[in-house]
Amino acid sequence: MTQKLRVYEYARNQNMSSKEVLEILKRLNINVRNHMSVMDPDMVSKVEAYMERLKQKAEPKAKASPAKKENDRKHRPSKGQGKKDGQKKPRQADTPHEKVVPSRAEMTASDEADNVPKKEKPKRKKLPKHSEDKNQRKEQRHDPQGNKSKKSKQAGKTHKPEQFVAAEKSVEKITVSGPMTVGELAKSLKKEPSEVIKKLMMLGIMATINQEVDMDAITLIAEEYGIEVEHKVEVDETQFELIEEQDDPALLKERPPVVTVMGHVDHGKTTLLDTIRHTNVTAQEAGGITQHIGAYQIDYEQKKITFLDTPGHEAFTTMRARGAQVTDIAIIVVAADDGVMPQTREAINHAQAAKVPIIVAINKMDKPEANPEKVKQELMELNLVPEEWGGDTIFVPISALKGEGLDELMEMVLLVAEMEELKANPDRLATGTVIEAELDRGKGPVATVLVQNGTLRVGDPIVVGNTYGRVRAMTNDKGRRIKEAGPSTPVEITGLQDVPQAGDQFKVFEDEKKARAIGEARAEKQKQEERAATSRVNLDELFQQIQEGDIKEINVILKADVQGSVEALKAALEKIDVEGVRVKIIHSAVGAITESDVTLAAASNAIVIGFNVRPQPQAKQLAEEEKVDIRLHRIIYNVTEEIENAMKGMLDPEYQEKVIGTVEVRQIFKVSKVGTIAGSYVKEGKITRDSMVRLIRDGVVIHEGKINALKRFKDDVREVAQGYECGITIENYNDIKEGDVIEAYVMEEIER
Ligand SMILES: Nc1nc2c(ncn2[C@@H]2O[C@H](COP(=O)(O)OP(=O)(O)OP(=O)(O)O)[C@@H](O)[C@H]2O)c(=O)[nH]1
Repeated sequence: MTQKLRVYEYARNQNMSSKEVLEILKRLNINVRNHMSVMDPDMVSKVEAYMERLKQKAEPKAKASPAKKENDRKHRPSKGQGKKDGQKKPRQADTPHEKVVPSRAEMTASDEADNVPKKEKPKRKKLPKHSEDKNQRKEQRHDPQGNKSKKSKQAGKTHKPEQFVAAEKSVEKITVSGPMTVGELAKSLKKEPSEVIKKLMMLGIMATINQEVDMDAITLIAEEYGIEVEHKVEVDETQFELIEEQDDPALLKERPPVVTVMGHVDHGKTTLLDTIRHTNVTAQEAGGITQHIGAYQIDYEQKKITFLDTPGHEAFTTMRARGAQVTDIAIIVVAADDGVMPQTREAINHAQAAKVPIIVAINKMDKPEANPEKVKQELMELNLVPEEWGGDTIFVPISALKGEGLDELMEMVLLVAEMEELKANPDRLATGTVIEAELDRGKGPVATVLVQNGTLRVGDPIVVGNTYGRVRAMTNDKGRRIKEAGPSTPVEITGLQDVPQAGDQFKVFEDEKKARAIGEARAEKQKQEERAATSRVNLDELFQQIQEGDIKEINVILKADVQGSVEALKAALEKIDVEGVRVKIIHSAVGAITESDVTLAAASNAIVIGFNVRPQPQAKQLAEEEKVDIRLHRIIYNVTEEIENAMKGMLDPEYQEKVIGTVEVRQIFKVSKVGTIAGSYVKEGKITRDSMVRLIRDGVVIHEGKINALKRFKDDVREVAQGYECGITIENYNDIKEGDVIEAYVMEEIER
């Protein structure tokens, strides 16, 4: 078998990044799709010729004498010698293994270099200016961000003295955002605390150095000194998730990718995560106790990869519903002997809705019945097309059980990470997200957090979700106490006042007082918000939201009893277009409406449509909590009509169904002439003689109709309440089974 050379492999051989090689190919007008594309020998030689040309262009810039250049050329083909020679040579690219063409900026600089020497020569005598020019160019050539970093360095230099001068001057104005202690006030006024205490006493305020004084007192004291007080309107730091702090690009450093593994039940997620974890434990760590903290980090070829170890696809549902995006890459595990299953689809939809790149791991390749081609075929229908069939999805065949193919999988993860250019600034106060949290009897609230930017340190004052504290201890995934954790590192922390929730975001503040104030303000706000209903997309308000321009697309999650209905509904809904606003089906499947559907809906601001299916009880409850709009129908036309009318602002149903009770069928009696009597128990609400009923089996509506008779013992009754047993017959329907659920509902007029 001939080995195909892919862009990323070539890049790696050349010690370049895939981006660089792609950039060169683009400049050579060679059309390749991406880093997975195969490079034929002709392409390789063109790229090499290009690099050679670049080097030659760059060469006259160096002060090498013609003799020396000749010397260099002779040596170039040999890698080993090239290195040795490098010491004697001027600093410039010499072998293809050095970074010759790191970026467009650099390439432009190098291209321009073509003209430079000719123009430059006559100018040689103007030394000062010339040398500056040259330095700048050099900087540009060797570091793509050279200009910027240089600027920022210079800025840094000039800034410091300025600040210093300001500190020496007496204070003319102070900025105050709230009460402060006498000590803090004295410090900001640049006065002795004793002096401030005396002045306060004269104002009739007895305060010690650590006591807080209010804004009025602060203003009076400042006035005494002739110092102006500026009341700072604080940026609402309580909503820190919404504040996007821009980092200076020069300060950004590469960070490890954060990977989530998803897939259908039993396809091997847990096995894969375990095998990765165990095969990548370094010798010195092997002795340590590996503890479960919901995430772990491995080292692979001198790079780190963080894996979220949360069950199912929580990282995408619960966390996204809380506004957190933690995953950089999703590995979708599909068993080669089973193929694409409902949860595979669901996982893909989750990853796509979150716009996270997907790598497919075809697992259980060791099994004789493994059929990877079938998996690829099935995934193609979901728009995940392997590279060899012209797509750009990475497929890696593996055996999680035997640990086969995992190296390639890790390599692909790093490759995607490289393409995504994941970066963070380690030199700032940390921010990130809670992965898991619980109350530990001994340690108090314990939270596993993922640091996403900055560095988290022991002792840091921190706000986490609606609670706060000071990081008392930090433990890494190997169970070791650590003092600091940089970007993409998962750590367990203690020291919080309360237990936060998975998906909560955290932020470190400069001082504990501020962290406390913000934490408390957030807790209070949450309480208020819980009282007021949150607004998710709601069909009744859809028109208004469209009018206000808030909505361009209506996200819909579609659940139906059979695949045929799913397809028909999808087609019908996608056809709807009301003044440019369209319906987007973000997930569709056969079966009851599950909790996961509701969380996805909450995270994506979607409406759930159930066609001949019902929500599971937990899903129903969650939908109420999360204010997710679930619409249940049994006629396709009604579904499209309802959505269309809502979009046009014409949603005006006169009646609305109201479920009044849920009844469980516990025993079946077949009586000739009467038919099937369902011996039932009212689990929730009540059932009335005149209510309509829906017969549900495994979450699917199998019949809808009227009650024929409702009895307690032998007597006909008008209604039966929760906790009581009864006998029910349904008009013209006998196929009732034990375990069925009867939903009783009435049609209610809607108040306008
Ligand atoms: N032959 C073979 N069996 C595997 C492989 N990977 C996993 N299994 C087996 O498949 C079964 C399910 O694997 P799990 O790792 O528990 O699957 P999962 O996707 O985590 O399942 P849930 O946690 O239930 O969602 C176990 O019996 C594994 O031993 C594999 O590569 N080859």
